[in-house]
Amino acid sequence: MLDDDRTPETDAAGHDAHESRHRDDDVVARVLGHAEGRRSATVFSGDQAGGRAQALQADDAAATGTTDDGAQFAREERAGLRRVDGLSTELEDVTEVEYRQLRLERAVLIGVYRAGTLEDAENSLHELAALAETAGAEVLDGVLQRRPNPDPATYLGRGKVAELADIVASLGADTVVADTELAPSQRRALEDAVKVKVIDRTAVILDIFSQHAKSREGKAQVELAQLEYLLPRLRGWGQSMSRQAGGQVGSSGAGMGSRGPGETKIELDRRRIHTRMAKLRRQIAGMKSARDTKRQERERNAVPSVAIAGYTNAGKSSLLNRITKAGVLVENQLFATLDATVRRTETEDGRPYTIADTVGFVRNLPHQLVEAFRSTLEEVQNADVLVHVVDASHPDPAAQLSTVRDVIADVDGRDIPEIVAFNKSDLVGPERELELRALVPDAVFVSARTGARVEELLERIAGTLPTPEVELDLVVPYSRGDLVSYLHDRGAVLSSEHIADGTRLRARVHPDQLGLFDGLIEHPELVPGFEATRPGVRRRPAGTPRD
Ligand SMILES: Nc1nc2c(ncn2[C@@H]2O[C@H](COP(=O)(O)OP(=O)(O)OP(=O)(O)O)[C@@H](O)[C@H]2O)c(=O)[nH]1
Ligand SMILES: [Mg+2]
Repeated sequence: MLDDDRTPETDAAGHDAHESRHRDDDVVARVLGHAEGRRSATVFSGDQAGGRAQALQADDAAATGTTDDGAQFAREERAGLRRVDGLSTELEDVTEVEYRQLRLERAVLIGVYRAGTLEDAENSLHELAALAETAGAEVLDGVLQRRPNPDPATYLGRGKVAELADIVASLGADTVVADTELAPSQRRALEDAVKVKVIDRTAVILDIFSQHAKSREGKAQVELAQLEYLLPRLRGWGQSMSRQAGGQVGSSGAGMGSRGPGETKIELDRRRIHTRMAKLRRQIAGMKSARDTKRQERERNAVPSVAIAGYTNAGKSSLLNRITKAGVLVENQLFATLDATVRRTETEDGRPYTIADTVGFVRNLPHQLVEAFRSTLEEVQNADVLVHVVDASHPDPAAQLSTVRDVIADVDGRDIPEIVAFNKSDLVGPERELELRALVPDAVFVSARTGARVEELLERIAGTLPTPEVELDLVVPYSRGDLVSYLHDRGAVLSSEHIADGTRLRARVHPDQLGLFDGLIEHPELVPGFEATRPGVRRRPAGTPRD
């Protein structure tokens, strides 16, 4: 197996690596701490926590020591690692410094790119920096290596790993973040070499999601994704542990007394994780049906829906706030929004519709999260119109567009009418606008911040919305035969019967026609859009039928 690449001599004491292993423990503890904080996780609570600690300690013993201490590596090829500009941060005030000292990790980012993809890799690394900062880290540096493929053992090539160890040591970093999803064995091999905690893009995104999830459903989805991520990594610990159980007594204090439970304990943990995951899946399914009911209600009321989709930080929530004054959280952070917010609003001419804010997308969104957020993305899947928000000031809007369209296609949203809105137009000049127009000719340019051209977007939405029919019951007096024939001509009569007071009809009409039937509708309060046609609120002259 992947994890058995350590040779016995590497198990000799090496306290630095041991240290890093403890910090690694912190990450796992933090991931699970969120779950524990919710008092909902049974996986590692109570004596389980002890079990996990033992597992990690046993792993410590297995992992302590490395083939080299880093300084032994040759320093050739130093120029081969490419620094990415603009990734250093300046601490601004004391509170920030204190905060960071308390909690922030000091990270160096690493990535691998093939020939010809440097720019893309740099953008991706900048994005990883934003992700790491959102997760609460300070990014000290970022380096890229050109390689046809990542090294299967250590991600970066061997020589580069040595350079990385130097960089990490000289900057005083305590974390390395790889712009990929590392195999468990790669992560460990890297840790052994650089002697600080190594995490990957997936772990960072999962960490942000777990910090930001607010609703019960969102929390459950994130926890599920985290456990899925953890499971194969747990197996890694189990393997080194059971191997460790056979010998190495006294090699390092950490391993002592913690080797007993071995594979059995891991099996137990794994079973408990599976149980917990099954429970979460059931819970999520339950919450989904509650949401389905709500949506069906909206659909039955024939209120069409708009979903705002787009890359993370594109300004989706800002736009929703601008349109509906919803007061949705807006942050210059990635994944500020994890829960779908649905608001009701209406077109200029009084047609109601719902508009939903959704979770942002990002390149290489961990597949565990795509799966977990599939139900949240149903807002997208079931929308009548998609407003696809793209940050016009982003260095690579084309990549954002295609990432988001891929996810939309993934949730079967390909056939939904899409309005592309380039947001943050206040930040870009006319040249950029021309470029973007070439990319999407019929896009709208808006600024959620200044409100510029938001009206135009609203018009586009109004024009794209399906015009819903409203179903209603009404009794038309025999003196108004004209209305009955009007209904037959312009609406749809579902049933009719003659009663003492007149003709009782169940009919379907366009909301704009409702004004004609003022006073004749049974339970008008149940008819959506009826309010808009009442005197005083009415937007069209009374009784003007639409042609
Ligand atoms: N200059 C400018 N900044 C904007 C505009 N719209 C949004 N922003 C900023 O962009 C950042 C992200 O905005 P959000 O509305 O939170 O973006 P989002 O797409 O909802 O992001 P997530 O929920 O994290 O996926 C915030 O700092 C906003 O203030 C705009 O039109 N112009
Ligand atoms: Mg948002």
